[in-house]
Amino acid sequence: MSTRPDTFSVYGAGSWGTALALQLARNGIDVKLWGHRPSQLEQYNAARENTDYLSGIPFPDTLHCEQSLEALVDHSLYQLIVVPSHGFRALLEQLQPLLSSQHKILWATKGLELKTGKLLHELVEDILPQTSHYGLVSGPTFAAEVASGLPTAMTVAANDETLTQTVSAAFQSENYRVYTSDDIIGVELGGAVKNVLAIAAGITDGLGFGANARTALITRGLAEIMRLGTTLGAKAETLMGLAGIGDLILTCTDDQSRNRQLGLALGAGKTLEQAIEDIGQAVEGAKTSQSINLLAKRVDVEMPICTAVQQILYEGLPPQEAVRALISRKPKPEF
Ligand SMILES: NC(=O)c1ccc[n+]([C@@H]2O[C@H](COP(=O)([O-])OP(=O)(O)OC[C@H]3O[C@@H](n4cnc5c(N)ncnc54)[C@H](O)[C@@H]3O)[C@@H](O)[C@H]2O)c1
Ligand SMILES: O=P(O)(O)OC[C@H](O)CO
Repeated sequence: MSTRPDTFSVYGAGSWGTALALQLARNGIDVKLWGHRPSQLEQYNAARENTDYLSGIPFPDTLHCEQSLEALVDHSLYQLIVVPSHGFRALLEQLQPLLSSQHKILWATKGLELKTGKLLHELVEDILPQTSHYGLVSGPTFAAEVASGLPTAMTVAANDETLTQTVSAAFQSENYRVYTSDDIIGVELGGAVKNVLAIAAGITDGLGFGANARTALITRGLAEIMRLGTTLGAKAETLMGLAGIGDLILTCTDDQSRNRQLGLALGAGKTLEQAIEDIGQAVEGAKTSQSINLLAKRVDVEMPICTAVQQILYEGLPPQEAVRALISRKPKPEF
């Protein structure tokens, strides 16, 4: 069994960055948490809790917010990025001159780069050439449940077995089980595509289409994840695991999911802008519906549900028509 690291630096003081920081700090790790709004960090340090995203859950003595990037880089060799995907590149670019070849880069962000459809490990490789050890954590993990200490399992995948084991040991606790993997692409794609499918599931439920439609959508959504994943070199078993079907079921079926909430609001007739404003938190699937279709086109993979979500969100396709169009596609073998 690997030893736990003594320190960790976490970037992104929203709900997930804070929940992961809490989990690490409860394991006795000395954690510094960075956010892009200094006034919020001061407030969280003073209140000893994240009053915006996880109010009522106290910070252990080993967790402190810190606004200097230099301080976070100096604090630990373990650098965990949990900002929304739209801020991922910019943060890496800020960190690039500060990081050494000894730092390990980890992320828990789910998504792709919007303009290019690049996977996040491709951004890490492009922007941080000095970094040779990297990986990510993902799985069916709502922040509020993790922060409350409810039983949870997730996957860590890295390009280096020692790093995978060390990160696993950092998070593992009596309530938190961590599985390891070497399939970075599979873990990344599972977490990114399920957000788009959760929007679709919310839409059909918002329209009142019932359990049959929701289940068909989850199952055919999984077929889309498998087609894209295996084309890009992911392992099928990863996509059938926690970071694939596990996270897909969680977000398509539970109303804690912000992506599902967006779909429900759209199905009930709200506009995209209205719905996103009401949710007030990261809704990654909205942008990922664009980047995933870009990527799917590039590698010639058919993803009709993800395409329909993009058309509903950005091209004015009425949700009812999208569902009708999906159902009336030419019959074909299931596999
Ligand atoms: N919340 C969850 O349960 C959960 C679980 C697993 C993965 N994730 C993933 O974690 C990532 C972060 O989501 P979250 O749930 O913490 O979102 P959130 O909305 O709770 O918080 C986002 C935080 O990022 C900050 N932010 C916004 N733009 C930024 C930028 N350009 N640079 C730096 N910071 C910025 C916001 O101020 C806020 O503090 C997403 O990719 C999400 O899919 C979330
Ligand atoms: O609230 P969502 O839809 O962003 O989902 C949160 C996590 O990704 C669930 O694993």
